[in-house]
Order: sequence, then C-alpha cells, then structure tokens
Amino acid sequence: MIKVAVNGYGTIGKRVADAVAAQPDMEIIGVSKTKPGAEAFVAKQRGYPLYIADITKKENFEKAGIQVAGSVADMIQKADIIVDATPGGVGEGNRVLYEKYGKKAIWQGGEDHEVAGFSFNSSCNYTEAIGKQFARVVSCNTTGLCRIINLIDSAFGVKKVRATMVRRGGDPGDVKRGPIDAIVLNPVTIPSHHGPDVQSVLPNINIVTSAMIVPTTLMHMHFLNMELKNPATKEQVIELIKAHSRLGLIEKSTGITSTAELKEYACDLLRPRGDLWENGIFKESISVLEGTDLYLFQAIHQEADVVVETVDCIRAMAGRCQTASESIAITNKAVGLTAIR
Ligand SMILES: NC(=O)C1=CN([C@@H]2O[C@H](COP(=O)(O)OP(=O)(O)OC[C@H]3O[C@@H](n4cnc5c(N)ncnc54)[C@H](O)[C@@H]3O)[C@@H](O)[C@H]2O)C=CC1
Ligand SMILES: O=C(OP(=O)(O)O)[C@H](O)COP(=O)(O)O
Repeated sequence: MIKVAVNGYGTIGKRVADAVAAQPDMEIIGVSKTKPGAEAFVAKQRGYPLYIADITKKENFEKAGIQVAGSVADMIQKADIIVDATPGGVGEGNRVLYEKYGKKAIWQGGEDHEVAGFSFNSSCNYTEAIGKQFARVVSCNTTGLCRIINLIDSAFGVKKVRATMVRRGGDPGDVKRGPIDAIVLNPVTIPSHHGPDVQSVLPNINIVTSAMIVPTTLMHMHFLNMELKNPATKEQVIELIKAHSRLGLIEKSTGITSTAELKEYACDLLRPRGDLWENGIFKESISVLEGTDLYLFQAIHQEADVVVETVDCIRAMAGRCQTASESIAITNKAVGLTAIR
C-alpha cells in the first residue's frame, strides 16, 4: 500500500483523502489542520489520524475533543508521499520539509509550476510523472482545459485555442469571499494565467485565455474555441468525447443548461458531496464551423476535477502503474466515476 499524507485538510485535501482511502493500493496515514473546526471533526469521524502544523496548539484541539497524533513533521516521516493541499502560496514553504525527509510531494494549482518543476495532468503526461519526487497538479480550470485540448489536438491537431473562463467567486463554504454583486475582470489583463498554465503541461499548444469572476459558488464555466489543423465534424468530436472517461457529455434531453442544474444532477446521482470529477461538456454547444473552427461550452466543478488527477499522480510517482489508462481505470472505479452521458 502506498502511504499517503494530506497536508492541509480543506476543500481539496478532504476530497483527496477520501479518494485515496477508496483506492485498493493506497492508504491515508494522516491529515493535517491548523485549527480545530468542522473539518477536524470530519477527519476524526473518518478515522484519519490528525496532525497539526503548530504542535503548541495541541491543547486547543484536545479541549475540543479532537485527538492529535503529532506534528506535521511527524506525519511526513510516516508517509511515502505527501499531497500538499494547503492554501495557495503556503505549500511552497513546505518544500524544505519534504526535502529534509527525502519524501515525494504533490502540490496543487495554487502554487507556481516552479515549486515542483513539473506540472501534471493524467490524460496528457502521466508517464513523465513516473518515479518523480515532486509534481504539481494543475488548477481546476487548467485541468479542464488540458483534458479537452489534448484530446482534440491528438485527433485533429490544434492550431490555436481561445478560451474564456467565467470563474466562481469562492467555494460554497467560503463565506468571506465575493464578489456579491459584480462581474470582476480577473485578471483585467489578457492573457490570463490559464493559458501559460496549460502550456506547463502541453508546451506546444498555442493558447490565449481571458477570465472573470462572478457571484456564484458552484462551478466555473468555459467558452472554448479551437482552430483545428485538420477538418473535423461535430459527430467525430462527440464520439471522441464519449470515449474519454473524464469528459462528461450533457445531453439536450436532460434540459440542463446551467451550472446549478448540473450540480443538482450530480447530487441526485448521489455522487459524494455532489462532486463532478469530469468536465461537463454541453453537447448542444459543440459546433464545427467551416470544418476547422470548433466551439463548445464546458462546466468545471472546481472542488472535484483535480482530485482524481491527484490520485493518478500519486500512483505514477510511486511507480505502481506504467500507463495512464491503467491508473485512470483504477481511480475511476474506486471513486465511482462513470462520466455523465
Ligand atoms: N478550492 C478550489 O476550488 C481549488 C483549489 N485548488 C488549489 O488547492 C489548494 C488548496 O486549496 P483549498 O482546498 O481550496 O484550500 P482550503 O483553504 O479550503 O484548505 C486549506 C487547508 O489547509 C490548512 N492549512 C493552512 N495552512 C496550513 C499549514 N501551514 N499546514 C497544514 N495545513 C494548513 C487549512 O486549515 C485548510 O484546512 C490551493 O493550491 C488551491 O489553489 C485547486 C483546484 C480547485
Ligand atoms: O485554481 C483555481 O482556479 P484558477 O485555475 O482560475 O486559478 C481554483 O478554482 C481555485 O481558485 P481560487 O484561487 O479562486 O480559490
């Protein structure tokens, strides 16, 4: 069993912990928090040993009835690999600890590519991660972009991508975030950071992105245009999407034309936490104009899509599966991911 620690048991960390615990070849040896709170109680209920960043705060946890297994340094020493899901910018400072104990570590998309020197997406560069000490799973938006762009590029060649991201303001539990009543250009400059981030995984893709933030918490929405090198038909694109286990297709007959209805659908399908690990591509939006001009809308569940990628990244770095398809199949089966059709 691969011994996995999750440093930072928040929105992403708690999902990664459950996904790892569900795998046949991995186990959670500990998760970490800074303060006692609802997520610490969830960790206790799940039976994950809880470690804390600042051991002098141990009493605060114990007073709240939460047992502390030790410090983050203790946790790291017990693990084969650490998933760092601390808030963006915090994880970079943890690298010295992972180096000190000679451990493998995976960061999330809030950190810069340079923190690991390697950015990961299961469908695009799984084999490059095999045996690596450090990797970064790209952000939720970049993950959603990489999946579809790489698929289309492999089949028809992509000359140029233009994409606009309508980003959720914060996660459902992020009560202090906004905006409450605005569409914020974020960033106001073009290109946004998403294009270069896609290129950290797919260096040969010519891409320009722009982004804004809106007052919603459920999902992001992407508008994508890909100029193709070779002609394609709408039907061919749909067949390719259907064959990809992490690209979901939203049929007209569902009546779903929004993130809210899509999230409700995922909840009604009894996905854990209503998580949509796959891209939600609106079938009706797929259009190929003049043979080489592909357009589509896709919804991305920011809290979920990177979770399954992180599990594959663990398996690749541990050297357990030599191909992406093998690892993706194990991960999907263990969490119960069958892409929506
Ligand atoms: N929330 C999202 O939609 C997505 C987040 N990401 C990335 O995932 C990473 C984590 O983000 P979230 O889960 O949203 O953050 P979060 O704020 O929900 O969770 C972070 C957790 O880390 C803990 N923490 C803070 N400092 C710590 C420290 N020094 N040591 C140990 N634990 C510490 C906090 O108590 C909290 O439980 C970031 O890099 C973010 O950019 C990536 C994709 C989507
Ligand atoms: O990494 C993300 O988005 P991004 O790809 O737009 O940077 C996640 O949705 C987290 O974004 P946040 O930094 O707004 O919490």
